[in-house]
Amino acid sequence: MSEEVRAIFNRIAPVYDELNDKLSFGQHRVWKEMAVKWSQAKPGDTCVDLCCGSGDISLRLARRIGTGKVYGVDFSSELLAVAASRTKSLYKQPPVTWIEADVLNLPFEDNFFDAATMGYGLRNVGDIKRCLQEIYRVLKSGASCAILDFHRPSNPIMRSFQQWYLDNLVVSTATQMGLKEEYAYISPSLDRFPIGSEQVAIARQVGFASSTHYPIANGMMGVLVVNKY
Ligand SMILES: C/C(=C\Cc1cc(O)c2ccccc2c1O)CCC[C@H](C)CCC[C@H](C)CCCC(C)C
Ligand SMILES: C[S@@+](CC[C@H](N)C(=O)[O-])C[C@H]1O[C@@H](n2cnc3c(N)ncnc32)[C@H](O)[C@@H]1O
Repeated sequence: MSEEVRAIFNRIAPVYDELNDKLSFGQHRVWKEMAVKWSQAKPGDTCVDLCCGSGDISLRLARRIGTGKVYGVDFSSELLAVAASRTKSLYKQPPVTWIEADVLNLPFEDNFFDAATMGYGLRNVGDIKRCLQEIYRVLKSGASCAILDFHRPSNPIMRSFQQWYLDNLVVSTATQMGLKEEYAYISPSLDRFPIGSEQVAIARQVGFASSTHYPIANGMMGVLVVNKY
């Protein structure tokens, strides 16, 4: 499964940012900024953006922590290449260190990060509990991680709208770019993904004493905020 996911994101890398902007009318930037704020990252911190993709959230973290340190981790070499090329053209000194790795086996010591973020990654990693265990391991005591992702809304009208939107806007637009299969993956990934309360329960099992899920976008997505006491 994870190799299929890696291949999907390697294939969509050239148009990933463009399609996110087009398919969310630019709203994905707002949702990502919310995750950065809820991570409680502050100036001087050492942070990690997990499943960083093209680096949107990583760069937002870097702006927030100033002289601190940000690592962007992803296993898609193609999306990491997009992230690196963006920063090369914008900054003299790269504000983020890009690392190609599996978030289920992070190349960091225990208790290493002051804050962490994860945007639209948890649903794709293949082993949610293992991923949350790794996040718990690498966070310092008192640190938080904000995990932004879609899920199926509990409201039946919103759920129908979400499916209509995916079928008639997202997949149809992607089809015109030869990426029907890649974007058709989103719907079944939502069906498999736990809703907010279930995400909170898994986080508690892993050991996060504090775990809260904040629904956003009319319940079509949310931010799970976990804190390691
Ligand atoms: C940044 C966004 C999505 C990231 C994303 C996540 C995935 O799991 C993918 C899997 C396969 C291919 C692509 C992705 C992917 O891009 C959010 C914006 C883009 C979304 C595809 C748009 C979907 C929006 C909601 C279903 C409905 C929001 C409606 C609102 C009125 C904008
Ligand atoms: C939808 S993209 C999100 C990218 C970015 N966070 C954003 O908000 O735009 C999901 C990312 O998760 C990465 N990913 C999925 N499973 C992974 C894993 N096990 N280890 C590392 N990266 C993974 C994919 O390669 C992809 O870049």
